[in-house]
Amino acid sequence: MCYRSLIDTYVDFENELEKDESYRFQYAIQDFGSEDLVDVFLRAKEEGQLQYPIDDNNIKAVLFDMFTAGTDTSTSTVDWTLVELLRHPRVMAKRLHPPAPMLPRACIDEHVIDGYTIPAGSMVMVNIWAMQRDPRYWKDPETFEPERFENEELSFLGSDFKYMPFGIGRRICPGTTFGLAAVESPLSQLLYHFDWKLPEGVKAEDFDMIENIGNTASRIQNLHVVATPYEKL
Ligand code: HEM
Repeated sequence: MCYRSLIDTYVDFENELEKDESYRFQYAIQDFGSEDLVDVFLRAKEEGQLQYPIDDNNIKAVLFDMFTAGTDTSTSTVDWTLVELLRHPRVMAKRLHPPAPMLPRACIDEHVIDGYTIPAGSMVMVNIWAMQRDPRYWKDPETFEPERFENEELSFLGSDFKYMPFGIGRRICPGTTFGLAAVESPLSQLLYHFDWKLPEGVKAEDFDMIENIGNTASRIQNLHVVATPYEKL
């Protein structure tokens, strides 16, 4: 999602939230099944039962988080996987490109690591991009080779430090299940129904594999490929 449309969406949402709040309370059916996420937040705010009460700004911040963390992560994973598949037709899927390459953390107490003092209160960036390509823990780390996961018991849910595509600990991605579905479902549909070819004159080795610098490490170049439905082959 481009930044401009994200901001527009956010402003629209902010207007809606202010306009809609009383309406939502008056008319929302109170059983869980009919509530959406905003209803749940508004109810929690109204009931005031949370250990740390929330206000409209908290709600807006979390929803903004959901948009930013929940869109580019999935789309860029689908994009990276398609590109790797085009470069390596033999293989099917692997996360060589974590879409969220850095985990931000605040250091609560002072620590000394490898002779470096990390003062309490410092912001620390955990570079999972580098950890997931570290040759001390991965054989041929730069190679797109999904089979490596077949022979190793490896959790992607934050218990193996060398592989944390969804983060770790209490700030682990709350959208993991949704994110997996949002990647696996479109990817499998795209691969099942279409044969993917490069446009005339383009070679797989010419793909620009440079990543964006930002919260989400998407590919800088847009992907241009020719999709042919299998039933037409
Ligand atoms: C392939 C898909 C996705 C990947 C790889 C991914 C990865 C991540 C990572 C690495 C973090 C940081 C975790 C940490 O600091 O330990 C994160 C945080 C977060 N993700 Fe995801 N994510 C994905 C999809 C989603 C989706 C679909 C949503 C929501 C619908 C979502 C919502 C969030 C939120 C709200 C946070 C912040 C959590 C916090 O700070 O407490 N993510 N995600």
